[in-house]
Amino acid sequence: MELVTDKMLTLKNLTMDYGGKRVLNGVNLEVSKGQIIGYIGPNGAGKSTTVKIMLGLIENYQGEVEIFGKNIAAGDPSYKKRIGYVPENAEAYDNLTASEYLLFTAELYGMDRKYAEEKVLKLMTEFDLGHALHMRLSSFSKGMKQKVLIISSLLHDPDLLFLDEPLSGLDANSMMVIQEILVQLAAQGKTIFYSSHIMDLVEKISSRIILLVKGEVVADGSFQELQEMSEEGTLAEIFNQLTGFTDHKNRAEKFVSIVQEENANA
Ligand SMILES: Nc1ncnc2c1ncn2[C@@H]1O[C@H](COP(=O)(O)OP(=O)(O)OP(=O)(O)O)[C@@H](O)[C@H]1O
Repeated sequence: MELVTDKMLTLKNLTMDYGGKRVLNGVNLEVSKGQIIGYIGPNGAGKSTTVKIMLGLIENYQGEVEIFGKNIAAGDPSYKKRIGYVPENAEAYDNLTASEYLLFTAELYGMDRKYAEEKVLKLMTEFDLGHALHMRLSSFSKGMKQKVLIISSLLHDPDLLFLDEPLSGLDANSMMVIQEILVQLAAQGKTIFYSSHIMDLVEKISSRIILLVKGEVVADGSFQELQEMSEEGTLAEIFNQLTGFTDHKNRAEKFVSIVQEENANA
């Protein structure tokens, strides 16, 4: 029996160590249907690790992960059919054509082959990639590849979407289309977990922003709520402030001075 719940995602005291180093330190989180979560944090904060755990790609964590109201450690992988994922990169599939890659994904999600073929063609055409259906991904530009990854994450109309830097490499027009797609999907009750370093996009699109620093949640709220917690205006400025980063000028000066150092041994 399907559990009827508005809770799409719950993390309880999620903790993860890599070779004795703690990378997630007791993350607690509850995400409801229809939310767009902006999951942000400095490089190495643990964002991708969190997402990989939720996708079932990493198992040796501590704490609990519930997706669609069920603990994923219970061994029932059926939740994976209701989730979509745009990975940071998918170079492993470069030798496949777009069509082969997308139909392979469709098969993993248990989609009917004929229905999937038609849907792939329609979605590729909508992204102006109809002509590239049978080209190898290795010959695609970065933005073209990114569009294929976005299509692959949405082919099976998932209820929960994990996006890792989904707009990287996309031109301004394509970015607007994809942002609008995400907003429309959320309005229809889909839940989106959006991890990115592009702060103005996160600010614009997220209904809730979670800031992770050194494996711990240090801020969790709407953009307006985050603004109230800090003195600064834009999300990028709030990010700098909440991560205690105030010396970008000094760091840049030092870097430039090293670049320009004369060779004392010459
Ligand atoms: N397979 C691994 N083996 C060992 N350490 C790892 C592994 N994967 C990640 N880590 C470590 O875990 C920490 C968190 O990494 P993670 O990729 O989750 O960060 P992130 O917040 O996604 O960073 P970024 O913004 O740079 O993508 C880092 O210190 C990283 O070195």
